Amino acid sequence: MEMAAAKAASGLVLSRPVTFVTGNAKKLEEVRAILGQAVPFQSLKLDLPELQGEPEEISKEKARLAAVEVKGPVLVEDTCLCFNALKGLPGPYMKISEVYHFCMYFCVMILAVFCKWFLQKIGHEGLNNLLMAYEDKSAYALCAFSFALGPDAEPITFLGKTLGKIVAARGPNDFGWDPIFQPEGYEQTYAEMPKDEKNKISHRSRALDLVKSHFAEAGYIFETNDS
Ligand SMILES: O=P(O)(O)OP(=O)(O)OP(=O)(O)OC[C@H]1O[C@@H](n2cnc3c(O)ncnc32)[C@H](O)[C@@H]1O
Ligand SMILES: [Mg+2]
Repeated sequence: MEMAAAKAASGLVLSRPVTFVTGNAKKLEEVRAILGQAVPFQSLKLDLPELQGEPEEISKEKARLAAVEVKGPVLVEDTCLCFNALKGLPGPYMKISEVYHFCMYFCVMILAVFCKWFLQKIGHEGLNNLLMAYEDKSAYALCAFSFALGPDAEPITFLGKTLGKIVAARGPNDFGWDPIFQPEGYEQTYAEMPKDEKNKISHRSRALDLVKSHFAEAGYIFETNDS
């Protein structure tokens, strides 16, 4: 069998490396550290519009838009910080306290969708204040990676979740809400942890473990100029 045919028989041949599209340099840093050589990728700084919906849907839609821009295989990611205290929707007959609860729930749904904007506007203290009325400070970080082979392919999504709680800000303030998120079983916030420690247990690394498994199973072959 010819070399090219042999390669094609063992896995899907991609004419170029995956493009990881993000406008966030810190995210890119972590993705590089976690993926290593497991998935050959290049990065492209592009601020993609994020449509309203569940993180999985936002991420899928970002992948569709990115694949059209890049005209090739793309990987994108959407992350959100979710507060458990504000999860349950009130039933149809709301009491006064439930009206408050509903308003808070509404605020946090907006927060999840416009997290970047919200964080810029109200800061870490503001995010803490949102939970002031609740005893339950538990939260989780949810990460949704989506991979699309190209503009005509349906993206595949990989989710990663890390449980924790919201605390007063501690640690360096160089990546989003890291200073106010303390993962379960740890005394440090994400921001206080050494980077490689965060990268072992983070929402991002859990989602990327699934991405790595997918690439290992699919056996994609990346064509290079010399192949
Ligand atoms: O271009 P993209 O990849 O979308 O980059 P972004 O900065 O818009 O990222 P998201 O929409 O996924 O994230 C929304 C917010 O959450 C923040 N964020 C994402 N991952 C984080 C992490 O691991 N730790 C702390 N903050 C994070 C990020 O800085 C934004 O303020
Ligand atoms: Mg974004």
